[in-house]
Amino acid sequence: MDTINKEKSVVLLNGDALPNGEIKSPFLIGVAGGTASGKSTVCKKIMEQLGQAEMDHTQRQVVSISQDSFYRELTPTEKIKAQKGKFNFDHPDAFNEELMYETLQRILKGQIAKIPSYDYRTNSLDFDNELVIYPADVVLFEGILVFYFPKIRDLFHMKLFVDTDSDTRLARRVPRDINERGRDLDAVLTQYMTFVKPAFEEFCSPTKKFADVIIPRGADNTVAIDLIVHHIGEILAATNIAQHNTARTTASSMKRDH
Ligand SMILES: Nc1ncnc2c1ncn2[C@@H]1O[C@H](COP(=O)(O)OP(=O)(O)O)[C@@H](O)[C@H]1O
Ligand SMILES: O=c1ccn([C@@H]2O[C@H](COP(=O)(O)O)[C@@H](O)[C@H]2O)c(=O)[nH]1
Repeated sequence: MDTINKEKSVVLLNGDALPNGEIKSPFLIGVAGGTASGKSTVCKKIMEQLGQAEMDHTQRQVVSISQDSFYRELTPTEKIKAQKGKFNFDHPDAFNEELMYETLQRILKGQIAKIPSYDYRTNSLDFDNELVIYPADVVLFEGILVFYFPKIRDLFHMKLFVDTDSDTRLARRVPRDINERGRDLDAVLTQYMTFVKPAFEEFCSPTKKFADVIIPRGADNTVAIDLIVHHIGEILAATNIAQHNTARTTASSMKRDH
């Protein structure tokens, strides 16, 4: 069986459990909110404040994943529509719900998960740039519709909703899509008015009621982010104590058996 030595734990690739039979199951946090509300920026700030951002990704205790990695593959006809801003990427049907669920289940079982990155310029998954998600103590899963699917929503231990005013979101989305996602102004505005805004109102905004914590103003809300970081810090401290105790018990029973 393949094993990977991490500083704090041994991860079994083909099994679910640590040598002592324990499963390393992370605390799963869902981060929803409208497009350009600041979901990724909030996750980045949380990671930075917990000293995780600069760490090698194999050693991180906290990892962040985007729902965009679970867009479904488009048919050739849908691809042509997408290039013209005429495909609805904000509808739940645009996502591969099953794969999202299976991947989160895998992560919750403490197994390594491989997920593609998403290429917004080609509107497709990029399997050449796969992200390897190593078992962690806390996993942040962010996206516009992470609370939409009941089966997925039920997996979260904590649910955050980033609530940023829609004018601010549009003002941020336009330059981002032009500069980082290779779009032109006309296509961005057409897609926004045709799909993004109506889908936000129909599918994303109603999921705010499922949130445990609503973060008004997104990443500008340093007080809310500090409180969340403090809470995650307590979870990590408790996990470290539990892992330390398990390691001591395992070591002493191995010594005794020897
Ligand atoms: N508080 C903020 N102030 C200014 N710009 C911001 C802020 N939060 C996010 N942005 C910018 O807005 C854009 C969208 O933010 P991002 O975090 O990617 O949102 P989301 O993940 O919700 O789509 C990015 O270009 C980001 O740099
Ligand atoms: O090929 C694509 C895929 C997605 N989009 C848009 O992206 C946002 C979701 O990402 P955020 O980072 O939360 O903004 C969604 O509103 C889709 O419309 C896209 O334009 N093209």
